[in-house]
Amino acid sequence: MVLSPVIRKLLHKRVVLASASPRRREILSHAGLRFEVVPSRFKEKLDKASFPTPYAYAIETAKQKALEVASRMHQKDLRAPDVVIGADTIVTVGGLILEKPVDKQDAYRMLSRLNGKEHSVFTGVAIVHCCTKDGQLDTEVSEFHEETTVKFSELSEELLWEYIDSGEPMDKAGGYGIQALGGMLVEYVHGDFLNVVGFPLNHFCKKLVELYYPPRRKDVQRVKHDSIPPVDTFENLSDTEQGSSDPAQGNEGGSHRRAEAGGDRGQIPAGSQGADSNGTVGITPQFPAGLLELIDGFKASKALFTACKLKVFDVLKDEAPLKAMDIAGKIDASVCGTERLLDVCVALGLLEKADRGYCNTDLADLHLASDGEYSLHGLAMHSNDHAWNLFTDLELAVREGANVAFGRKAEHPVQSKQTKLQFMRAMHGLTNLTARQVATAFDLSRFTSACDLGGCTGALARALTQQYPRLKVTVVDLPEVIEHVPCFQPEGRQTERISFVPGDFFKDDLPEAELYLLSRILHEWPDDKVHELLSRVSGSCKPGGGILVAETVLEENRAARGSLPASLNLLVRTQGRERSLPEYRRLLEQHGFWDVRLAHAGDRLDVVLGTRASPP
Ligand SMILES: Cc1cn([C@H]2C[C@H](O)[C@@H](COP(=O)(O)OP(=O)(O)OP(=O)(O)O)O2)c(=O)[nH]c1=O
Repeated sequence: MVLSPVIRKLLHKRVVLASASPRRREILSHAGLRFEVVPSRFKEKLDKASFPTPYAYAIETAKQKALEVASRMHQKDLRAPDVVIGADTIVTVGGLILEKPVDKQDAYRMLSRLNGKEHSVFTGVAIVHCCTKDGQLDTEVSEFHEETTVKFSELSEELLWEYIDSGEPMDKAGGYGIQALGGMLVEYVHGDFLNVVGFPLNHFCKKLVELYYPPRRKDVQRVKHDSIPPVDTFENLSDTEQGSSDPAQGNEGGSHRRAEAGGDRGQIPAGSQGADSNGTVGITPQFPAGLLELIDGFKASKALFTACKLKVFDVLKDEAPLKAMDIAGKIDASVCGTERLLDVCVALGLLEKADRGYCNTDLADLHLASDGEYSLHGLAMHSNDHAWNLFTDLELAVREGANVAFGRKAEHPVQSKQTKLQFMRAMHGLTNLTARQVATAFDLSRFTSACDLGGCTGALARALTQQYPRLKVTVVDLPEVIEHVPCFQPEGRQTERISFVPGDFFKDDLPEAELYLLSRILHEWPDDKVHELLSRVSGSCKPGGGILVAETVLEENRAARGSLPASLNLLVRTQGRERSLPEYRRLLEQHGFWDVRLAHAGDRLDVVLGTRASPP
């Protein structure tokens, strides 16, 4: 849904977020903005002393981040995006600028400075409009900053270290994340909360209004620029697509006139009024663009799946730019059909089109070509060939309240032979993208052996052994899964500290280990099976050992949108469900795991760690 027409203005542009911050991505995508993410390679090393204020430093860093991405994309594609957004968040206390801690000691120094005191969080934002003139990149930069005051409670050393050991501080300015565990350290916040999290959305919208709808003289009194205009003012703005600079589309009298009959184009969309045979004037509601986007959403997914299936992104990864005719030849498809599909992919931000032909965007190169560590091609193919069919049963599954497809079409996602490898590819790509975050969500260095139950291709095991040099990991999965594991071993990187054991974790003895891992396993099963599995793990785990569960943990107010499709997926596919932290805590405690803690491991994944208590 796009509430703000000013955000909608950007929907037709190619927008790039020059940031690796998952928080910024989340804030902007929840606001309905469509954009690509191209993290900036700009080294944040400007000389702080040369700036008159801390926010001038943050703004300049944001600007350099965005400009680096604009010029890199321009060099690569000979065409820059329309808009590049850069941001930089810093914390200031007692005249010092704090950025992200480099290690735990650094995090401790930062948090000790903030302890019991008020500090400021500044985010500098740069909005860079790009165009290409005679092959040269031309940019126009708009910038602003936002300040929020945050006060920390008095915190004990023990609490500070517990927080540091959670791993949360490491990628955050000032060494804390107010949106997660760090929220517990905070006594009060004055100002924009999202500014602390990394992106001042409210100020951003105001800036866009300023840029896209410069006030007409007549409007100066009407549009208050010290606040985001109320929604119906936005609607008015969106209705005059060419902006308010056209005095012919005058709009006198204020937004309350919207309900009045009359020929004021600034208030009511053109063509929205008409007299019926009785001469009564009706008003057509505003065009529901967001809703139509939802209705059409399946077409976009299917276009992506089809382009993946036809290996369009592989072809263009090998050779680009290519004309539609050449691509059609390589994928053995009709020219007219290929051209339409390619143009849709351009509109979806997956491809770029220039005079010399089509190219992949960075996003497609990285995630939609079938090779590469972070490829989601397998997931797209699994969604196309398997999930797509299951979702046709959604209505029935909702009516019955359970996975009607479960008994009818498949016993388990990896059971059908032709989908087995595809499912493994899907899980492999997805796990590669999140494994490091899962491995570092908690400090696991105290463990020397781990057992990953249902560990599939060993992607998580690899991230764990890379992170913890003393750790050995045994991956247990069904024999028909383990049989295909060699297809997924990255060349030359197989580590001797990982072993694969074929077995069924519901039936066979579990290998001995200090830490048991269950990544995206428990949500597949109903409570009785979860109890059965946890009781087996609990029986094998020695006191002081651990259990680490990686799942999307349901939480109020958090990324609900991201987890919704997943919860329906479970409804149509398995008998399982997503669970909340209290539910996981209860389940683990019932099986003798205490000190159950939660950490976030990215946009859609959380990690729950419990410690095995001594039997009474
Ligand atoms: C204070 C605070 C910061 N942060 C985050 C926001 C930013 O992501 C990060 C500050 O570092 P930044 O350098 O601003 O951003 P980044 O390195 O994460 O991403 P990029 O440079 O690619 O844009 O700290 C929180 O998530 N919560 C908080 O409470």
